[in-house]
Amino acid sequence: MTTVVPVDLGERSYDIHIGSGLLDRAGELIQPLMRGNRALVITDDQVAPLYLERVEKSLVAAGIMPMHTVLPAGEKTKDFPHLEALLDAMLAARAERGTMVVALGGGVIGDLTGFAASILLRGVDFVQIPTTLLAQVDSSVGGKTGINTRHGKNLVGAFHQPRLVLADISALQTLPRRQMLAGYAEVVKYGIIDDAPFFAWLETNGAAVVAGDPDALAQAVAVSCRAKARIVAADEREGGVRALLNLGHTFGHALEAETGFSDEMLHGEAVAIGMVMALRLSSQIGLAPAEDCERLKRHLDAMGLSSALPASGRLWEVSRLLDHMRGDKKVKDGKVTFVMARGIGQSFLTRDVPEDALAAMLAEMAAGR
Ligand SMILES: NC(=O)c1ccc[n+]([C@@H]2O[C@H](COP(=O)([O-])OP(=O)(O)OC[C@H]3O[C@@H](n4cnc5c(N)ncnc54)[C@H](O)[C@@H]3O)[C@@H](O)[C@H]2O)c1
Ligand SMILES: O=C(O)C(=O)C[C@@H](O)[C@H](O)[C@H](O)COP(=O)(O)O
Ligand SMILES: [Zn+2]
Repeated sequence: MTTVVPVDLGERSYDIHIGSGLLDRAGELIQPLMRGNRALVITDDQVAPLYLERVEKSLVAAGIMPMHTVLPAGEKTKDFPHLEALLDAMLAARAERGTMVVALGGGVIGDLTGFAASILLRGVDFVQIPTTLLAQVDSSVGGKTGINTRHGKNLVGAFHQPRLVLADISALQTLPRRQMLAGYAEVVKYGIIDDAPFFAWLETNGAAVVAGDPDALAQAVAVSCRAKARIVAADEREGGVRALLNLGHTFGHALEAETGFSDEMLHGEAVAIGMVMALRLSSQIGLAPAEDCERLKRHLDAMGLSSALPASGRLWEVSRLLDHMRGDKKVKDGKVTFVMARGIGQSFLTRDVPEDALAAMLAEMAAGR
């Protein structure tokens, strides 16, 4: 069974299809959106051997001529040199304004490819075929595209909505458990933002989701996509409420920057710890019950996602973390906007966070307390 979740954005509206076997139906589903007869499939060197041939075969069967570019897997690919290499490959392939760009892979391929599509020939259409849990529940939806720079995470990019999202949950069968768990952090995020019953559902069903149970997975992806579609439709360019989707990210992005955007800490792993930091700080400044932070930590730990900063091999410096946070895109008039919470399912935005409480919380986490 396929679930279709609409993203309601006026003339930029599109559908998210969620189900099994969608990779083989890519051509049939993309065909009605084509402005020409060619597609450029962009993927990475771990996804290509698994799924590229199937997707290209289905495009050909629908009368679409595919070409492809394969990039190295991993967060380090989301940078200026790879953006340039990708645009160069697209131009060498004689991309036209009617060429459909197809991002086949995780959030790295989706973010980089979407950004390239937004500036290629001043903007061409693209489709997201997310193959990680993280990309299926979050990055393929909403049109945030971009790359990391030496100044920080996602600091160069564009809002460029896909024309279609195809989330084939059977593709997750080959995803390593560590990546599944990293994506699961963004699933938990939707519960903490404004859906306490979903968080409770995850406490019971999270293990089945991460184990790849098709019913649990389809349910978790659909609930997550509906939540993201609702928030994005209300505030496409993050003038307000969309910043709630950044829960845990001001902290998480600082951790990713500090670990050099490397495998040492994956995006979702950083977000998991960042969400604990947000709830811990919320509780320490008297906004939320301490029990809600403990409940989040218990769930993350039970799932096998770390809720604490890794202790071995690295000294976490509070001043450096604060410095990264000052480069966040939600800074206004020099003050960071925080996503805090009054409890699980009750997040809100504020710039009113005492600096001493923030530094104290970071110092405690850095010391492993
Ligand atoms: N645009 C947004 O709204 C948004 C939202 C959340 C995260 N992000 C970004 O997404 C990125 C993280 O994405 P990610 O977690 O998908 O990482 P990723 O793209 O690096 O993929 C993780 C790893 O899994 C491999 N892989 C992908 N699909 C596979 C499959 N089906 N089977 C086996 N291996 C597979 C990839 O090759 C890669 O090695 C970060 O850069 C983050 O900032 C963006
Ligand atoms: O879609 C959004 O909005 C999000 O914030 C989703 C996040 O999970 C994602 O990591 C996003 O890329 C972070 O956005 P940024 O603007 O802080 O770079
Ligand atoms: Zn994220």
